[in-house]
Amino acid sequence: MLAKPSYLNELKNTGDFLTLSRNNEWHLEASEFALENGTRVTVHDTGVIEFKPRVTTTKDVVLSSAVHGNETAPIEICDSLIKQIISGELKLAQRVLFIYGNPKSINIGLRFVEENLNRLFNGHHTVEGIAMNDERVRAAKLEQYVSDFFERGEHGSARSHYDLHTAIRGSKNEKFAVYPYLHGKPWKKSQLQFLLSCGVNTVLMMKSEATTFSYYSSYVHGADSFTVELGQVKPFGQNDMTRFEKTKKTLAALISQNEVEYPQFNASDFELFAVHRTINRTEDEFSFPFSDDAENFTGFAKGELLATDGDTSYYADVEGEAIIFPNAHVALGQRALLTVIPMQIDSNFV
Ligand SMILES: O=C(O)CCC(=O)N[C@@H](CCC(=O)O)C(=O)O
Ligand SMILES: [Zn+2]
Repeated sequence: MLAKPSYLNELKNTGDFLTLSRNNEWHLEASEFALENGTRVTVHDTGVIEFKPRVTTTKDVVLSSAVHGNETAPIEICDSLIKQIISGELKLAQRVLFIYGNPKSINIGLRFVEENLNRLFNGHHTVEGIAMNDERVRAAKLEQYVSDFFERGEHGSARSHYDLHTAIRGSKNEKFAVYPYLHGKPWKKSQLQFLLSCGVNTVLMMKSEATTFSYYSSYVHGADSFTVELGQVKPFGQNDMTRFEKTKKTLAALISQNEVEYPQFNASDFELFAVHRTINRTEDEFSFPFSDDAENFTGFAKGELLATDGDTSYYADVEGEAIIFPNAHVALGQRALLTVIPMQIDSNFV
């Protein structure tokens, strides 16, 4: 029989998978054990832990955080849920895979180490002529862990993936989700109800493919996937965790109940936006005319300057075109800004 890894006893006693992951930045020996309530716990790697209750399940849920290491509130939420599960306080009814995307970037308190992990999914980690680095290797492994997790699920299980983030800037709508491009498939009201229960009433509908983790699990695995922005980036210890209570409770209910009842769907509870366009940085000289504290969802009048990329100036071409994730410091070729415009619930919702 193979020797059990030395970390197991401490993990069973403390439930502190976060510290274990942070202490093993890129790799952790796999292992397995069972909780007293019968739930199987499988450590696949650093930052990747799976829980499978003894009962027959109907949902396979992926909860990821730390795809960007400085976005600490989602990490604290997942840390607390994992500890509750390992201590037996939260008894699972569904399979769940927790992922801390980039443990090394948590340790250095930065968005990424060499390269933005959330630009490397859906195969973009491995490109001929581009050297691999730790984040590229990690993105490839994370895709594989998610694939294996969904494949091992019960036939017909509902797949979901909530990739939890916080935004660099403040936001007029504090919490919002990005619904990845569905290639014409309808958006789901039941998912909006789940998000609302998390305290997220604002959803942005993407209209093109992406390299993000949520797009990957949506496109490749047909999961109900979202990037969920829960507030503004803060260092550990500075998050007001009361602002995440609804999210924590809703996630706990999702994985510990057979079926969760959400309040009836009401379109007026939501603010929906269609992504209008993506502006990439292509030149060293890239700037915004607005200040660093301009918030996400700030609207611009038609004709106002939005960004300058070298010799190219971008002007709002719709009244009220609003800015999301402006970041002039992204690598060349990457998204520096999204703009959105309000949209209504229409026939493309089921
Ligand atoms: O606030 C910012 O500028 C970025 C916050 C963040 O990390 N957002 C995600 C969104 C991913 C998506 O478009 O689904 C990202 O930029 O990776
Ligand atoms: Zn992020």
